Amino acid sequence: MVADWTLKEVSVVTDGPERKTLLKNVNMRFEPGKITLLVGRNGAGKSTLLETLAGLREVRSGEIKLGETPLWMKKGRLRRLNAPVLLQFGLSMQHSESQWFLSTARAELLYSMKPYKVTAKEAEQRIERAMASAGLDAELLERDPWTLSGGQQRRLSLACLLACEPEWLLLDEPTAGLDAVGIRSLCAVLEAHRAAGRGAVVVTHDIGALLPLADAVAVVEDGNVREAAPAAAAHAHAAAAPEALRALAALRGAAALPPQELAAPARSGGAPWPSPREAAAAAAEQLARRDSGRAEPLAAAAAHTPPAAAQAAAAPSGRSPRADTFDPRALVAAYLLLAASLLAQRSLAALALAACVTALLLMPYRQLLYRWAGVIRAYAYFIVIVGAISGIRFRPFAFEWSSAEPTVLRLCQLLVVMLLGMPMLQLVTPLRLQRSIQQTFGWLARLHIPIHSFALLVTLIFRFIPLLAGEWERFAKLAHARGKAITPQRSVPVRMIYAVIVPYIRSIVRLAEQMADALEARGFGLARQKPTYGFRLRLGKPDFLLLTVALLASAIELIIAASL
Ligand SMILES: Nc1ncnc2c1ncn2[C@@H]1O[C@H](COP(=O)(O)OP(=O)(O)OP(=O)(O)O)[C@@H](O)[C@H]1O
Repeated sequence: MVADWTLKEVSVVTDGPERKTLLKNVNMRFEPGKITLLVGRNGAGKSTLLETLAGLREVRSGEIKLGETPLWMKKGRLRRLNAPVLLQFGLSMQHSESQWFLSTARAELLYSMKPYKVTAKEAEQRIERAMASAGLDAELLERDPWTLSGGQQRRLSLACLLACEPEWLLLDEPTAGLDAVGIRSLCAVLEAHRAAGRGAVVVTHDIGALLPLADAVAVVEDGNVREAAPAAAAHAHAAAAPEALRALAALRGAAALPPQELAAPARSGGAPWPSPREAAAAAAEQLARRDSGRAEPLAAAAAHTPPAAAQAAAAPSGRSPRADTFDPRALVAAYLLLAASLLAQRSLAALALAACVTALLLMPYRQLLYRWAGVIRAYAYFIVIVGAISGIRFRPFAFEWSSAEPTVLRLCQLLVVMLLGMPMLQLVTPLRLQRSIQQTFGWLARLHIPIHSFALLVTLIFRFIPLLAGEWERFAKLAHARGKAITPQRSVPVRMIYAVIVPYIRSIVRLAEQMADALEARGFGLARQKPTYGFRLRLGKPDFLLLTVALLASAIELIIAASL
């Protein structure tokens, strides 16, 4: 029998120093034999809730159970996902069309079924059924999934779920990119799933297509489930309105519509939002009045920024240092000064003192170091291991600190210099870096030195670092979801690294290609074109202050080096 999902007081926060709360004390029950829609504004927390159900986000507090079985288990200090629970659901994440690990659609389907250990014969039958249900031609089985159209890839990702025949389907925006026929096939799949007594939780903005099918609707707002009701009652909730109509409802709320429109025609028991015809008429009227200076409220209301998000955007961040505080040239100069004086230290004691001086300087930016904690820890282990090996003497077998010390000193110097450089990556935007290289060394272009290309290259490398990290995180999630890994999502299990690494590299190459196309379309690389600059960097007070402090710190560190 299919069990129900329950969430009791579930809270989820982000990793890192900010500890942003994404879900707050969510209580919810999803029943089998029902299709539940999760609706709400952009950024409300719908995907987070779905990923939490699937164990892709660790809960800070509360409990998730499928029937009587908890999703998370504790073994000493370790938390692990419960494998039998993982096998009972299939998750399709947002952008499921770019999740491919293997070179043919058939291999992808087999990969998805791997954790279910089905026989080869059974697998073939399941593939046939899943392809038919997803409305895909069997001819596509031997194709590289990346060469399928966007909609076909979406269907293939659905087929991958169906082939596993899970009891629960967790779908994030499943209609995105599907044509009308595709949406009908999806609805048929969902109906058949429900008819078999199984359950589905679907995140969607496509209320028009899925509301008629749904049994229940839960409205997610600000990381909480604000309302969960049978689908019939949801018609009265604005968050269950199609996105465009919600914008119009917001226009009404912001009094951006003429008075006669504000008095909405009585919709006894119906939805409080206007019909598409009304929406079009009101929008046309607003456009016609644009010249009379009343367009601004329309734009503001149509953007329909949630009040909290709007306030957050308007308020100065206060907590995170801004990336435009310093001129990149001042930052680089300060870095070079401090790095040189750290590298001048000749003993571990002197280095420790000099590092303390540098640490004082970095105090205001310490939160920028948290995200590198993993790398720093790994490097610290590396120092210990290499130090231990370099101090070993064999005849007689012993450990000699005097042999290990120079190696440990060099490696520690590199660590401190690295620590110094890490916050810089977040205190400089790629564009400001590019501009600073162009301003400082632009004159070299007259000597036919390709300085603009060099500046662009450096900028691209800077842009690519966060992209690489983000893409790795996405593949780690995919590997967990598809491979049913029981470890917390932050780490990719060793057995999956091989499966993840090749598609990850492929994905990065594709991103690089897209970036190159975008640059070409903007005219980069055209011979003898004079670049146009949007702004000019100038050294300001914060830069002079930074340079003075760096000079002082560097002088102190050099005195330490000379005296110890
Ligand atoms: N790792 C993270 N670090 C910081 N904030 C995060 C993280 N993951 C999600 N968020 C934030 O949590 C909020 C909820 O995100 P989520 O993707 O769940 O929204 P959603 O309701 O699915 O939105 P959409 O309809 O746009 O897909 C957003 O404000 C998002 O920026």
